[in-house]
Amino acid sequence: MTVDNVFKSVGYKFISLIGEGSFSEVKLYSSLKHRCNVAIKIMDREKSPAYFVEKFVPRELSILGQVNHDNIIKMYEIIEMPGRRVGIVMEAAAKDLYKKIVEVHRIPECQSKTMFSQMVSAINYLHQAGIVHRTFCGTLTYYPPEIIMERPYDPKKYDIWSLAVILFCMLTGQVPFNAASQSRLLILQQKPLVYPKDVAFGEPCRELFRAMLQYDPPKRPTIQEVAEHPWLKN
Ligand SMILES: Nc1ncnc2c1ncn2[C@@H]1O[C@H](COP(=O)(O)OP(=O)(O)OP(=O)(O)O)[C@@H](O)[C@H]1O
Repeated sequence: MTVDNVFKSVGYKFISLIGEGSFSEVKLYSSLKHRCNVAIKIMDREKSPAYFVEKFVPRELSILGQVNHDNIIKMYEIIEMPGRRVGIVMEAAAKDLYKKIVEVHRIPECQSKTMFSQMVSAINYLHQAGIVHRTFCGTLTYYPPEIIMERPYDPKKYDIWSLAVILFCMLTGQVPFNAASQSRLLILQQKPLVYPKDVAFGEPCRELFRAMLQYDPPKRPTIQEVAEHPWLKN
């Protein structure tokens, strides 16, 4: 029985492929039961490395099962399938942020602020629950200096750095520090941030970036402090 037929037998009708992760694919299905479209992440335990199956997947499922926040995707059910495959049925997100930035190039400040507030609210909720995100993005240019240098790190301060990088990408369509080598990236991360000349940045926004992109992790604000920052309050 194909994966799509397994899901059809329990009420999910295939619509389209959304995307692929390292060891999984995510597809869009319609659901009468949930009266909406759902995203199902399909993982094949046979084809995935042991650390992923034994550590990452149970951890991701346990976290998704515990959390309940308006800005965090909800998990509806887990479907075990023949051949050690598993389907995680989730709320379908409207659009991948990365794809949106590629499409519109820059997200206007007002809209960026609304979206960033939602991310900060979700991360604030997770940090208070003792959960950290850590893997917002996969490439080197998103990593804080302590990760590039492979030093012991505070995962909450790692999240603060990554959030700032994402906000910069939303507002400018480019990463704040761009270098091909690790050593060059570390040099740039220690210098004042360079803003593109054709985007207007007010002082509250610049101050927020200065704080969140502090090279020294303890100097970065907590997520609660970010939530209360004047740029987000106005
Ligand atoms: N609930 C969802 N709604 C809409 N799109 C989703 C949903 N979950 C994942 N996606 C999209 O599907 C793609 C693959 O996601 P997936 O979670 O499998 O991998 P990933 O987190 O991108 O990478 P990795 O497996 O390396 O952690 C991504 O482009 C992601 O945006």
